[in-house]
Order: sequence, then structure tokens, then C-alpha cells
Amino acid sequence: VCAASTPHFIDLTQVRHVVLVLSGKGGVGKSTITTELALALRHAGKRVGILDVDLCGPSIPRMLSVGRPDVHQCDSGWVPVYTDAQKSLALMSIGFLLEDPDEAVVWRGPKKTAMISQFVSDVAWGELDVLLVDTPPGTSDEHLAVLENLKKHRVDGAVLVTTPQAVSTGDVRREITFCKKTGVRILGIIENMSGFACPHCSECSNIFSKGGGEELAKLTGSVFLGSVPLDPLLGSSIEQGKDFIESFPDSATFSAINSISQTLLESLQT
Ligand SMILES: Nc1ncnc2c1ncn2[C@@H]1O[C@H](COP(=O)(O)OP(=O)(O)OP(=O)(O)O)[C@@H](O)[C@H]1O
Ligand code: SF4
Repeated sequence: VCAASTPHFIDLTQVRHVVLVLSGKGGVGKSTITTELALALRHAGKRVGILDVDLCGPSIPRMLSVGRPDVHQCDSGWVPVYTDAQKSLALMSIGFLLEDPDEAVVWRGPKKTAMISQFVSDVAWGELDVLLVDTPPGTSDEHLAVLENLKKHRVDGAVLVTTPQAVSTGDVRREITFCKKTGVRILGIIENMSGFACPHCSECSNIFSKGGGEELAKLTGSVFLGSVPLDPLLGSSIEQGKDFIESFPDSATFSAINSISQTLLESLQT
């Protein structure tokens, strides 16, 4: 682990908004949604950063096709990796700092939280409109470590990602309770894998009952940011590290993601 750096104080003064992306359990598409929201916001002309703290599987570098680059340090901390020449999408992943990608999962307790604290505090983000923080699934000590470090500065709130199936379980409710207990504002709920978008005729079929996310938002007094269908074209873009938005700008799935990103921006401005 590249932890030989001297500690720095977190400097998010040039970051306008900090948003946590949470999910009650793994596999609901939290990292996919984080990636697509970042791409949609960039598409809308925003400068975006992603902090990938998902120790269970730091997948964002793969989704953005940046591999495992060497991370460099400047006077104010680790320099994020930029996905484009315009430096409009900056990424820092805990995966960059591991010699072995499977290393993080074997860490326990204090070592894990100490590493996260240092990681969260030591990135030189520069000027950003939105920083999205992809957290591990569930609510754990790692979440508290992330929050403790970020909150010293400022967190605007959290976006909760769920699926039609997961909404009926207690996982997402636990996430809501976590936000309430830690004083994190819920910016909104996103229902992912909501219906199946057929790649042949673009028809969307509801395999599982839809609308749970919206209902949950109403019940908890949160904003429903929107739903994203299960779309094989999105799945393969993510797997191949391709920009879905560039490849399928006219798709209903892009339009859903774009509308969520705009509602999120509005929510951040109120
Ligand atoms: N809307 C979608 N349409 C098609 N495939 C999707 C969609 N959302 C997610 N996927 C696919 O589902 C799988 C899991 O997604 P992802 O890795 O984003 O989940 P996650 O919640 O971040 O999981 P974890 O936290 O356990 O890493 C990925 O293979 C991804 O490509
Ligand atoms: S929605 Fe069903 S019927 Fe229409 S193209 Fe897709 S698979 Fe065929």
C-alpha cells in the first residue's frame, strides 16, 4: 500500500458539492450509477470528481477504462487521475493504491478505517462542481470513517441507490436510518434495474414490480430522483469501460440518467 505520504488536511475548498452514493446491499448498481451520473454531469459541462472508496470491489477505474495507473503526489496530496485531456472528470480510487486488487478485502477494523481516513483526506482535487463518493455497500465503520473525514469539511448529502427487489427489504431502510443518525441529508432515491429495456425494440418491460423507490421516497420524505432500466447496452458499456452516454445519446436510458443528474443538481442548489 502506498501509504508513505505525510498526512494532509482535507482541502475541498474548491469543491462546490460533495455527494455520497449509498446502497443498502451490493450489486444494485451503485458504482454503475455513480459512473453514469458523473458522465452525465460532465456532458452537461460540469467538472466532476469520483472518489471510489468501495473496498469490497473498487470497480470505477474499470468502468471508466483507466486501468491501474501510477498515482503521483504533489505538495497538497495525491493527484487524481483524469479521464480526459480537458480534465473534466477526475478519479481517485482506493484500487490505485493497492499492490494487489484483492488486498483491501482482507484488512480488518482499525487498519481499514485508518487507510480510508488518510485516503479521503489526501487527494488534491482542485476545482470541481460535484464530487461523487462511491462507498462500500451497507453501513459500516468505513462509512463512518469516510463521513468523519468529509464532514470536517462539508457533505451536501447522500443519494440512495436501490432496485425494485431491494426496496422491499430492510437494507435500504437501514441506509435511511444511517443518514438520519449521522445527520446526512438524503438528496434523493434512485431506483436502478427498474424494468428491462429491450435492446431490439427499446420497449421497457417491468419484470419486477416498479415504483417501490418512489413510494419509499414518499414514505421517508425524500426526493425521488428517478429510475434507470436494466439495459443490456448499459451493462456492456460499463463492462467494456465505454462511455454509454457518448455511444447511445438518443436512448431512453440516457434520457433517464440525464434527467436524474439534472434533478440532483437542482436538489443540490436548494
Ligand atoms: N441499469 C443497469 N443495466 C444493466 N446492467 C446494470 C445496470 N446497473 C448495473 N448493472 C450491472 O450490474 C452489475 C453490478 O453493478 P455495480 O458493480 O454497479 O453494482 P454495485 O452496487 O456497485 O456493487 P458493489 O457495491 O457490490 O460493488 C455490473 O455488472 C453492472 O454492469
Ligand atoms: S421487447 Fe420483447 S418482443 Fe420486443 S424486441 Fe424485445 S424481446 Fe422482442
